[in-house]
Amino acid sequence: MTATIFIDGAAGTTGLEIAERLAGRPEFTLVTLDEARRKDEAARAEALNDADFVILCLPDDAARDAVAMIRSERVRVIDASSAHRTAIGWTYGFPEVIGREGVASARRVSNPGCYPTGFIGLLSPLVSAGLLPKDWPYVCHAVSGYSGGGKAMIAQFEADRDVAFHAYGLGLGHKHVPEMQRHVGLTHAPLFAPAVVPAHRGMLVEVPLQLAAMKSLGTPAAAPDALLASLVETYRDSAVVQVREDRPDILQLRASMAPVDTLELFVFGARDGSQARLVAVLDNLGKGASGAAVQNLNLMAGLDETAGLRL
Ligand SMILES: NC(=O)C1=CN([C@@H]2O[C@H](COP(=O)(O)OP(=O)(O)OC[C@H]3O[C@@H](n4cnc5c(N)ncnc54)[C@H](OP(=O)(O)O)[C@@H]3O)[C@@H](O)[C@H]2O)C=CC1
Ligand SMILES: CC(=O)N[C@@H](CCC(=O)OP(=O)(O)O)C(=O)O
Repeated sequence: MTATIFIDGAAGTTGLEIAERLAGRPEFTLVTLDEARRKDEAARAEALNDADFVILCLPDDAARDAVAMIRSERVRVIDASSAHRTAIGWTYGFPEVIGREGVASARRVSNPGCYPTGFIGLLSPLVSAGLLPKDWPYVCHAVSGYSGGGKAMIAQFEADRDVAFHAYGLGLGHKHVPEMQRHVGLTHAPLFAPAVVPAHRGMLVEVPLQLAAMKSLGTPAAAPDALLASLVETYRDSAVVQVREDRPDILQLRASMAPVDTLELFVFGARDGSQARLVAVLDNLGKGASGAAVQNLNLMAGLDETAGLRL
């Protein structure tokens, strides 16, 4: 028996990439609304209530409206937007961090944001293990490809080829900060400094650590090798989250990056162990969005979590 999947927002950047990953999978039947009906409320309401699984690839307000339109108890939801990432009654769809069983049995799953996937993937296990403090004012720098901003930002970057670096979130209070704080369990909101570069996809998320300063203030601060060993152990069973034990001199984001659903984690450490740089490399449309949605769908449908993924 196949499960029916309705992608609301299927014509958008995330929706299209989910459909690509599901194409040719006999376990699922994809329900789509044609161009004329894809924003028609009655047509959407019918599709939202008839499907076994609904995947929301919509702006936040439209995602909230879509959830309110679902009357059937049977329908299970994966929301790619940031509307429900800290909402009560929603499971945070990061199976390697919250546990696969939690996602597999959930009726409402909120996909993590692309940047938080890197930040939480790096820090959550280390803070939980007591190797790094909960109450440190962490900083997160990140660069993303422009598809991270959806159709509008793709059009903007493709129209203006002269942008070399686009720093934003300068007013602080980026919408990803609450989920970054909540799902690592931090006392203080991290200071988040995102930027966009003229590459279609891909991202690099970094958490710099002043380990010697942490220690001098009496907080836990394990050595870089111990941080790496802990990440290796945490993600030992995952084909998606890959902890890299090498320390390359350079990490590049290539403008020609092919779609990929892995999350690669690195730990760089100063020779004397006084400082470290935790770095995550991922595809904002892979583990950052569409790949994560398909992984969560696989788990919720009782299938191999990696089916259809690009690993
Ligand atoms: N892009 C990324 O890397 C990531 C995106 N996300 C999140 O996923 C969601 C989708 O993002 P993304 O695909 O990038 O955005 P896009 O703008 O590329 O796509 C959104 C789609 O939703 C459609 N839409 C908007 N309002 C409605 C509505 N009321 N009813 C039906 N369809 C509607 C849009 O229609 P139209 O085509 O007419 O504009 C568009 O096709 C967002 O919440 C985003 O924040 C999450 C992680 C990463
Ligand atoms: C480059 C860019 O604009 N990125 C988006 C985040 C993309 C993402 O993770 O999506 P959500 O909006 O669903 O969290 C931003 O900073 O708002």
